[in-house]
Amino acid sequence: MSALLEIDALTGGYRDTNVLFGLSARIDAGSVLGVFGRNGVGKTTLARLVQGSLLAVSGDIRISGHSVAARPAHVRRAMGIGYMPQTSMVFDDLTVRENLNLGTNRDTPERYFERFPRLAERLDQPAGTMSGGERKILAFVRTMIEDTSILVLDEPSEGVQPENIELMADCLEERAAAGAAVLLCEQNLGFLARISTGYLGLDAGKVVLEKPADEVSVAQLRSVLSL
Ligand SMILES: Nc1ncnc2c1ncn2[C@@H]1O[C@H](COP(=O)(O)OP(=O)(O)OP(=O)(O)O)[C@@H](O)[C@H]1O
Repeated sequence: MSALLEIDALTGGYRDTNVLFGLSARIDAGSVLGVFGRNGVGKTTLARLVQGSLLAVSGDIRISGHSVAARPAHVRRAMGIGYMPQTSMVFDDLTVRENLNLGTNRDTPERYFERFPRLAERLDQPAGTMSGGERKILAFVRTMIEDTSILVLDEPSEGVQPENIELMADCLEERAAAGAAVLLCEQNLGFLARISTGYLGLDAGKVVLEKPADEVSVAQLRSVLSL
């Protein structure tokens, strides 16, 4: 059976500089693939190639068996790919409420206000006036509520305080349990270890570790970060 998201021998990067070389992975519905590695190994590039803001040089990306490697980002979005970028993840001039109501949502934001009450307090405030961590939470909740089945998140925990990272993990677990496939690019091993069902460790644009979560020790994860 085809996975919800399949990445097949993917090579790509920026103009004439390739960053990823022949990377393959699959994520089934209900699974969280934790992608990790040192700064500059290609995590963001992978997220952008899957989301469609970068186009692959070769290889394929399939959603439920349908190739999307040549398709633009808006088509991939319509086919179910949600994306939380590492930076520029909210519209600073729009209010929190306007940011949350963009696009097509599967869920109402109110469901998340108990966990993240700061959003409810700031609904009418421009997103650009919030702190970096608060904007991350806003972008995260927006990604959670969108009508998507594949979630691509690029360092969602960066700059977020530990108790809110725990709450993010709860939200992602719920979305996965409801059938989403999650591609989670992260440096925070504690966060990754909490929710990943499998790992993809990268170094210099290539896969150096690929294992189900129950077959990997923390020491093995750390060793990838010290390559
Ligand atoms: N716009 C760009 N143009 C050219 N090269 C880029 C561009 N963005 C990133 N790169 C290069 O691509 C490589 C991989 O970068 P990428 O951002 O994918 O790494 P990363 O694993 O996400 O790093 P980090 O953990 O620091 O976010 C780096 O060598 C980087 O310099």
